[in-house]
Amino acid sequence: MALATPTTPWLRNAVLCVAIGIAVLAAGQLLGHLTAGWIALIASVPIAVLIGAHGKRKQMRRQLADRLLQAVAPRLGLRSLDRRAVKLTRWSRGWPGVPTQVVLRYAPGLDDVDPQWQHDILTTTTRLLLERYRIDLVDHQRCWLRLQLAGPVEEEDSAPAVQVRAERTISELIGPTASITRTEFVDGELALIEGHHQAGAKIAASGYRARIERVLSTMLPGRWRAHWDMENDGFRFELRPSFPASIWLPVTARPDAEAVLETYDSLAIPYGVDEDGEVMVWRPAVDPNLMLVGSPGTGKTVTAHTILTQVTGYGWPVWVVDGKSIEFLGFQSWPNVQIVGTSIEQQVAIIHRAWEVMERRYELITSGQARESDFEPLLVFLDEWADFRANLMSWYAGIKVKGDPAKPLVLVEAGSLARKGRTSRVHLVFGTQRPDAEYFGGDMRDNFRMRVSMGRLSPQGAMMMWESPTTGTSIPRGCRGRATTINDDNRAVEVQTYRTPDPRKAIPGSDEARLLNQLRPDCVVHDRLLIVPPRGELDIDTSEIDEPTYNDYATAKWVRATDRPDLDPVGSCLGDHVDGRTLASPMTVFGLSDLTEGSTRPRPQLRLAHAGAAAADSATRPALPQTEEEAGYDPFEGYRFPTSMAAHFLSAGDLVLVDEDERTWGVLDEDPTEDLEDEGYLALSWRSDDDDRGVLSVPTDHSFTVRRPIELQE
Ligand SMILES: Nc1ncnc2c1ncn2[C@@H]1O[C@H](COP(=O)(O)OP(=O)(O)OP(=O)(O)O)[C@@H](O)[C@H]1O
Repeated sequence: MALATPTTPWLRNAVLCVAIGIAVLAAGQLLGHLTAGWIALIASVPIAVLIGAHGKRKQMRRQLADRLLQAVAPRLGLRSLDRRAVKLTRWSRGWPGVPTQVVLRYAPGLDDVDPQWQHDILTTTTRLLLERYRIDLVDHQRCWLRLQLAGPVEEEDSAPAVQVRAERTISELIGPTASITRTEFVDGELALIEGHHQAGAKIAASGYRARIERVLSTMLPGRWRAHWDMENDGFRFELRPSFPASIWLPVTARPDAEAVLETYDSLAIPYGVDEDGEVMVWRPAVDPNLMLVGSPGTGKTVTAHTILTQVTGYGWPVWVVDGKSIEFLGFQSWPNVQIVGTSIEQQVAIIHRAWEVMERRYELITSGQARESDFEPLLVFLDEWADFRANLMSWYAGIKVKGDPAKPLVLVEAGSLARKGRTSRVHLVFGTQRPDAEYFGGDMRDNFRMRVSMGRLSPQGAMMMWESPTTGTSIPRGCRGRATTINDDNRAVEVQTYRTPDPRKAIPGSDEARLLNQLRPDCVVHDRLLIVPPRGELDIDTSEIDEPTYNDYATAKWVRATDRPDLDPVGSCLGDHVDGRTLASPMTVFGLSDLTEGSTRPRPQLRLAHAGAAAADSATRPALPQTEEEAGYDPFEGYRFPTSMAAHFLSAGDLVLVDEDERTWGVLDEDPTEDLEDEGYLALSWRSDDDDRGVLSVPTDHSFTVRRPIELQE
């Protein structure tokens, strides 16, 4: 639709006016009235200026009305552009002035009470006339509406760039019917966008809704989430709340440890909170096994301790296979922890005995002597499985005798526990450093439906854990205890896991020690147990000692700790007189120190001069910025060497140098998306190790320094 250009006679009229003045002057000269002629000419000039200005202003006002007509015509339902449909009246003074009243005629049949329609008309008028209007009157019968000037669009009212970007993105994604009704800023940051739409059919597809959420998160700074009001065609996008750096395990009312069978079915063990503070729980009766995956230092052991301290309070016996041998030492004397296996021999025995318990319980069911509800639950921690497995294989190679299977039986037994544990109420908490095809292949995946991946995952690991190459791949590594897990809606969510102190490390009298005292169950229902190491037997034929076999270790005898204090590791810690530092020094380890067993020789003092120099040195040395080692992790671990790469080759999970000057690296939390605001540009949403985040909009061929994640099976 186009409008015919109106004639603009103001210039012609002005020239005509001066021409008349000149003609009057000429006539006055001929007729001898020269003075009158001059007066007429002089008077004609300001009159010409007035005529010209008036005409020019009228032309400008008409052009403005035409532009408004063209902009609102589709919303007014006009088939052709008709100047009578838009009337700008009651102009304020000025050049060309402001119409204080706008009258618009619309086609009959339009839904003129639709707030969206009215909002669109107002928005378009405000955009064109650069003033704010309000609807003064809608004449439904004669199909016209009147807008009144509501005041100028003040500078602070104009939407900040991020809001404009958000509006464009939303209208691009949802369609032209999307209209924003409310925005909210927190500390200068856009935090909430609310509105409605008429694209119900499009939005009904959950995949499309997920895409909108993803693209919005890429286009706007911060991580966004969407809430859809499907009934009323409404939407709310909000910035995801941030997590606290650390949350100590809350102390709750002490459960009744004697009522272990009664509480079994409803038991829910809290282990962290999501971004809304919603508590995440593990329900062993529903999901019998829990899998904890995370590289070193991500908080896997602390989460295992969180589980342990709580289940023991409910009277569950706990057995621990501690693949690293030192992670659960502090819990050796914790009430209801029956055994902590720190050597490979003990660990093999624990898994075998747990398997025996399970098998025995199956027999009791089949013989009709017991029902599932009679079984006291048993929780077995298989921590640092990869370490355990490696130790096991090398130990087994040395101990295996003729007739033993190629692989240690304990591996099969552990798999069997994962599969069949539920019925016999033998549960597993399985901890390992990275997801592995071994635990996720076949039906194993179903045996570990309850999973927590601690810290950042590689895209390949994310695929294994969460069947999505992006879930959990941008967890900031500076945030210990941050994890991904499944919530009650079966959705993978980011959580901050609870922090539980390690009794071995808690300093007496500290807050951590006090918290442990509050968490410590006051009812010991299960005695501590010890494994009696098998002894070699004398072979009468050869007169040689036959070393114990794999089977001897797996079936070694168990006794109560009180019956064999000589074997009990609890209480047999360092003597008072020899400090740990001396015992741990390489000189002692290599047998080069004077320290003999039971010696009271103190640790040698540093020579004074040396000590003084060291003190002076540390006093004058400026504090170094925190190095990567001090930060507790290598920021590039798990990533390849840096390469240069164009933006359009990047993908989610890549570690990108997002700020060359500040040397800021950020991991892409989504694949680059076409920037809906700038054609030919890509939007890159990144998140750093300190949980800083941002969006970069760059040409598709913009080059970045990139480290790609190392694939798992290399
Ligand atoms: N939930 C948490 N909140 C805050 N800090 C935590 C949390 N969990 C762990 N940390 C911190 O991270 C450190 C390492 O945690 P943890 O020992 O559990 O890691 P890990 O994954 O088991 O590593 P490793 O395999 O090396 O033992 C802890 O000493 C603690 O300082």
